[in-house]
Amino acid sequence: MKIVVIGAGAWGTAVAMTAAAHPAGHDVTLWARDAAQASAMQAARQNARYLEGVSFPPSLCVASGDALALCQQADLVVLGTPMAALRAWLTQLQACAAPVAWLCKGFEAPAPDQAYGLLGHEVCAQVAPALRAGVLSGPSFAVEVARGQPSALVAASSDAALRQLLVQAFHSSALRVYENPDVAGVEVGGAVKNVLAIATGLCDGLALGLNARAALITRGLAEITRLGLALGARVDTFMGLSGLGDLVLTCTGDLSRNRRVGLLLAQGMTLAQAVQSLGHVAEGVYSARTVAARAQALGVEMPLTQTVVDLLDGRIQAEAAVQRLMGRDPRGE
Ligand SMILES: NC(=O)c1ccc[n+]([C@@H]2O[C@H](COP(=O)([O-])OP(=O)(O)OC[C@H]3O[C@@H](n4cnc5c(N)ncnc54)[C@H](O)[C@@H]3O)[C@@H](O)[C@H]2O)c1
Ligand SMILES: O=P(O)(O)OC[C@H](O)CO
Repeated sequence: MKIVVIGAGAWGTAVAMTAAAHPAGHDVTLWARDAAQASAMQAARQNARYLEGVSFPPSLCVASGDALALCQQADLVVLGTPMAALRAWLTQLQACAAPVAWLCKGFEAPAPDQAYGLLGHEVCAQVAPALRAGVLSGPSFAVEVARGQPSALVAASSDAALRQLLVQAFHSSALRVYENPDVAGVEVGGAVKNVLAIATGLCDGLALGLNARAALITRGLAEITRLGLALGARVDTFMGLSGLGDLVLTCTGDLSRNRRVGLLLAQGMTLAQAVQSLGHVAEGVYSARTVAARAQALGVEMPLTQTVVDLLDGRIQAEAAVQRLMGRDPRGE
């Protein structure tokens, strides 16, 4: 299979490496927008900026320049950019016949005249409705996947043939790829867990304890599920890899950039300082407000998410946030 991966950050690179190492012998090109970065990666056979010390499989090719020309020759295009770049890429890729799967997890930032932003599949329905499209999600720190450590992902699309194509592209003895037709559920899980990982980082950074962390993750899953159901998702999806699985990984794993934002805020850094010190995208920072706005528009209660938004926007301090959450009226689980 001829596979083009657009975006050479940590995750795009790890996914391209996985496809290139696949026993089926896929022909894989990793496309970077920065020509100098592409040449450096091709020469060093590693992505020193985002995945230092992990060597590329010999067959992986790194390119820059005319991405559309490459995509026009592909059997599968994978978008490894942050959420903020998804709309522009999907708009361009309408010109290609190849199906497209994106890797980003988040809600788009709202347009100036909109109250909230959209999930990837909603963006795609707006700008490229005829495109065969899907999403690859699930609990997956890039460096572990790049090293070939055992991992499992979900290929979500309403197009069964595309789900199968994603399995053929990536499923191997190191990476299990499960299919799920519930794109909304998979995308809600992937987006909202980032917001809750910021909360859990804060909780742990403030040494609130293991009980608090377990409560946060569990009540966070309830928030994810409520929002997902209001957006037409299936409840089972939230018990799966892109729901509970990714929530647990991101909230508890110190490799998470979103969790690290929370830990850094707990140390007293401002949001701007925390984001700058990461050097990677932390989608929860950009999605939190839109998740809360979307929930409000749908009449869905998301007190943890709203508290993260108030903390990020500086409307509340950590101690008051804990008091607010612990002071809520009792209710049924
Ligand atoms: N890193 C992970 O472990 C991981 C795992 C699963 C999902 N994700 C998701 O994948 C997405 C990308 O994350 P990442 O970790 O690779 O980010 P990153 O910060 O490591 O890298 C982002 C990359 O995207 C590139 N980029 C930005 N705008 C672009 C554009 N318009 N066109 C082409 N390239 C562009 C940047 O140059 C950079 O190389 C995020 O939505 C993230 O939530 C990440
Ligand atoms: O590093 P994070 O917080 O963006 O999380 C990475 C992946 O989404 C985990 O599945």
